[in-house]
Amino acid sequence: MSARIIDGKAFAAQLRRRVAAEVDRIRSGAGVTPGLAVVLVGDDPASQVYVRAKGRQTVEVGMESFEHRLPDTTSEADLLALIGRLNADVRVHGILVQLPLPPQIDPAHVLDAISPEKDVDGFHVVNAGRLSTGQEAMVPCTPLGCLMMLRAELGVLAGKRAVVVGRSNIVGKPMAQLLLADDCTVTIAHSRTRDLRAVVRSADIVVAAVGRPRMIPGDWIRPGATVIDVGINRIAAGGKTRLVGDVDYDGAADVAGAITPVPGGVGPMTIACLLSNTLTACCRIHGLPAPDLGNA
Ligand SMILES: NC(=O)C1=CN([C@@H]2O[C@H](COP(=O)(O)OP(=O)(O)OC[C@H]3O[C@@H](n4cnc5c(N)ncnc54)[C@H](OP(=O)(O)O)[C@@H]3O)[C@@H](O)[C@H]2O)C=CC1
Ligand SMILES: Nc1nc(=O)c2c([nH]1)NC[C@@H]1CN(c3ccc(C(=O)N[C@@H](CCC(=O)O)C(=O)O)cc3)C=[N+]21
Ligand SMILES: [Mg+2]
Repeated sequence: MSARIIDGKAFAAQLRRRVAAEVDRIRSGAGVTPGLAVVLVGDDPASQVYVRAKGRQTVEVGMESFEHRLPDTTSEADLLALIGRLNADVRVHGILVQLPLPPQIDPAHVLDAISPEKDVDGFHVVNAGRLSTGQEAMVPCTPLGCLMMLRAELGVLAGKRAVVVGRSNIVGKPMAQLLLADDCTVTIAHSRTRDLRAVVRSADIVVAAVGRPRMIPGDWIRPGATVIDVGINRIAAGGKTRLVGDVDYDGAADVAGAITPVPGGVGPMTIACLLSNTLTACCRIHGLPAPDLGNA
C-alpha cells in the first residue's frame, strides 16, 4: 500500500484564509483588530526562524504583530514585567513566549504569568485543566493542528485506537486529551513503555511526538493506519542538514493509510492554529461570537 500524503502546508494555507476572512469581518463589524505578541529571549537560530514566520503570517492574515526580542541575559523579573504589560495591553489578544528559555528563567513562572485568556499556546495550567475537564479552553496549537488533520482525513474519530508516543505538557498530553474528547481509545506511550512496537502496532492512529529522528520504523505501523509525525529533528545530510520526523517516512509510507511529511506536515499547521487561537482569544475578550474554524 502507498499512503496518502496529508498536506499540512495546504491545510495551513486554507486555515489562514479562513482566519483572514474572519479578521476582516470583525474589523469592519466590531472595529477590533486581533493582535498577537511574540516574545523571543535570546538568539537560538531555530527559534528565530519560527518567530519570523509567525510575525509574517500574523500580518498576512490582517492581525497586528508585536515582536519583543530580548537578550539572552534577560532576568526572569524583567520578562515577567513585560508579560504584565502585555496582559494589560488592550491591543494584544494573544501572547506567546517562545520556548526554550535561557536557564536563568523558569518556564513555569513565565507560563503562569500569562493571562489565561491571552494564552494562545494553551500552556497555562488553567487551560490545561479546562481542556482535561471538557471546558472551553485555549488549546495548544500543535495538537490542535494534528486533530484538525485527523478529522479531515478520517471524519469521525470515535472508537479509533489512538497511540500517542510522548507525554510532554505541550504536545503528548494535550494531544491525548483531544483524542479522548473525540471518543478515541487512547494510549500514551513514553520512554518507560514496554514493547513500544506492539503498542504502536495496535493503533489505528499514531501520533509521534518524541524528538528522536526516525525512531519509529515502518514495520511498527499497522497497515492502513493514519500516522501524524510531530517530530522536527535536524540531522546531518551530506555536509548540510535536513529535517526528519520521529517516523521513518519511507518505510511507514509503504504501509500506512495516510501520513504527514516532515517538513510540510504538522509544523505549518501549528502556526496556522496559533493565528486561529489569536482570533478566538480576541472574540472571547470582546464578547464576539467566536467563529468555528474546526476548533476543538
Ligand atoms: N511541529 C511542531 O509544531 C512541533 C514539533 N515539536 C517536536 O516534537 C517532538 C517532541 O517535542 P516535545 O513533546 O516538546 O518533546 P519532549 O522532549 O518534551 O518529550 C518527549 C517525549 O518523548 C518520550 N520519549 C523519549 N524517548 C523515548 C523512547 N525511546 N520511546 C518512547 N518515548 C520516548 C519522552 O518520554 P519520558 O516522558 O518518559 O521522558 C517524552 O515524553 C520534538 O521533535 C519537537 O521538536 C514540538 C513542538 C511543536
Ligand atoms: N511558546 C512556544 N510555542 C510553540 O508552539 C513552540 C515553541 N514555543 N517553541 C518551539 C516549538 C516548535 N514549533 C514549531 C512551529 C512550526 C514549525 C514549522 O513550521 N516547521 C516547518 C519547517 C520549518 C523549518 O524548515 O525549519 C515544517 O515542519 O514544515 C516547526 C516547529 C513551535 N513551537
Ligand atoms: Mg504549540
